[in-house]
Amino acid sequence: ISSRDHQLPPGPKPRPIVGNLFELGDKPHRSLARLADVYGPIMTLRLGQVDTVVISSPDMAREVLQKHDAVFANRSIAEAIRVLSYTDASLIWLPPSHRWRNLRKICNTQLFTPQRLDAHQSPRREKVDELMQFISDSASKGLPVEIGRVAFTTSLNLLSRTIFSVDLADLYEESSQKFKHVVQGILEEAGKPNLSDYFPLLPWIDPQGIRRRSRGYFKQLHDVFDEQITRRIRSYNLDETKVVGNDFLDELLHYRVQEDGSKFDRHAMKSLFTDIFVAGSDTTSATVEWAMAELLRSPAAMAKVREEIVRVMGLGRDVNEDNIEALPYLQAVVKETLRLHPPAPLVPRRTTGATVELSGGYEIPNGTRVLINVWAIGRHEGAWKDAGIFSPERFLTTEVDYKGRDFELIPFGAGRRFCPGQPLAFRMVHLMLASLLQRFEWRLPEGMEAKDVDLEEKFGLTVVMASPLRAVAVPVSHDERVGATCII
Ligand code: HEM
Repeated sequence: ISSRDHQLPPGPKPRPIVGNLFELGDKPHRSLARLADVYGPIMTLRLGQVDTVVISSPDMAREVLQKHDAVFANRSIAEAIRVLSYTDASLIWLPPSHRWRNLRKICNTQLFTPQRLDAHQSPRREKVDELMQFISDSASKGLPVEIGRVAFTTSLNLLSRTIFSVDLADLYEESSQKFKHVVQGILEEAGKPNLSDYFPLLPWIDPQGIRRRSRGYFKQLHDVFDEQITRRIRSYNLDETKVVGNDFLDELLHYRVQEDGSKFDRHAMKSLFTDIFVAGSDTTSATVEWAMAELLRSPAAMAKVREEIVRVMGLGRDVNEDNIEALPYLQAVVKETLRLHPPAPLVPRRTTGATVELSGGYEIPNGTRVLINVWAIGRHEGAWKDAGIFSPERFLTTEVDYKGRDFELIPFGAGRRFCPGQPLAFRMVHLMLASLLQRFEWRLPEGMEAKDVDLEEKFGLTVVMASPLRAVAVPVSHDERVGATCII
């Protein structure tokens, strides 16, 4: 049955051939939010040749991600990443299947448990110390810091330390860092609007060359992973029970997925590592950059969050991941940042299994592309008072959290495809942010005022700041650090 025979939700009238493609503009999450004001919280757009259902309110999100979670649990796959059989083994892109469930199980039981994450706290703290050193060096030379750039490099290293116990990026030597360039390349290609995604006959032609370039980056990324895996297996020196790094790589090499005892194969491992770096690096660093931008625009919130960190931790003792729980205002700052600036504003899904009937009598056929507009939901006027205003205080008096249960705040998604990396992201974002705020006072470059911080967005696989945030760090003096006390 064609989708035309179903009672799809309403939407703007499509034009011949292109449909509603031009209505997306260069910031589709914003354009779609405006269209939702006209057509409602569930609407249909025809993007090129493909019907796409867009969800834009907390109530509708609950209906599709909770009530009909199983039906909405597939994803539509961007053509840019259909290379080197990556999507056949990827946790992010596999349809809900035995293989996908196995991958999630591995992540939830072997990688992202509190015990496993605790085990890698100190290598992560070392990487944050390096970041602090880099910022001190910039400060002593009077240079402003590009927050997003240094947070991205640090996020890559936080991840590579957790997975391989090695550094794959360098704060000081940008140009020699192949790994960073490759991850950035993938994020960039996958973030470009791709005609192949909207005209199902075009993928073969790859009109913009996106898949060709993307394949090159994937190949280089897989080479890096191959090298890490080979080196580790060699270091076991025939003793396969040996533990070398006590890291994710050891866990995976020792993990037996199949009931027949066969191991997690190399291709699956490379796909999972790709998932982790693609989904976990830019999202994390963008959150830190947006948080710093909002704080620099809001001196009262900046003063309050620094006061909390200094009061609780003192200045002489480093913040660790264990301390985050004792910093409620910092947590509120991060929640408010993710509400206003979710790094992945449009979560891609696809229906699977059967036609589903939703309230309002709409019928969504099997295989329909779906976008959850997480950005519009975070600013929904019915759910949030003064929705456009940055006010961390709102989270001091509510239990609303981003764990996928409160549908007005779903920057990590919800339902069975909820972000499995959320516990690690929580640690990385808070650790970086708390350390930046504890060690330095932050000012805007000469001649700039709070109101000049430009919150313009650049849309891609993740939404980042269009004008990268630059800020001047003023180290907190040694005397102040020694004089301060801590309460925990
Ligand atoms: C602030 C940081 C992050 C944000 C905002 C974020 C957001 C998201 C979102 C919105 C989804 C889609 C969820 C859905 O469909 O309901 C997702 C999926 C995913 N994320 Fe994250 N993420 C972050 C960090 C991470 C990290 C650090 C990792 C890994 C180390 C990670 C790994 C994944 C994976 C593997 C998936 C796919 C899960 C699946 O499809 O079953 N993410 N994330």
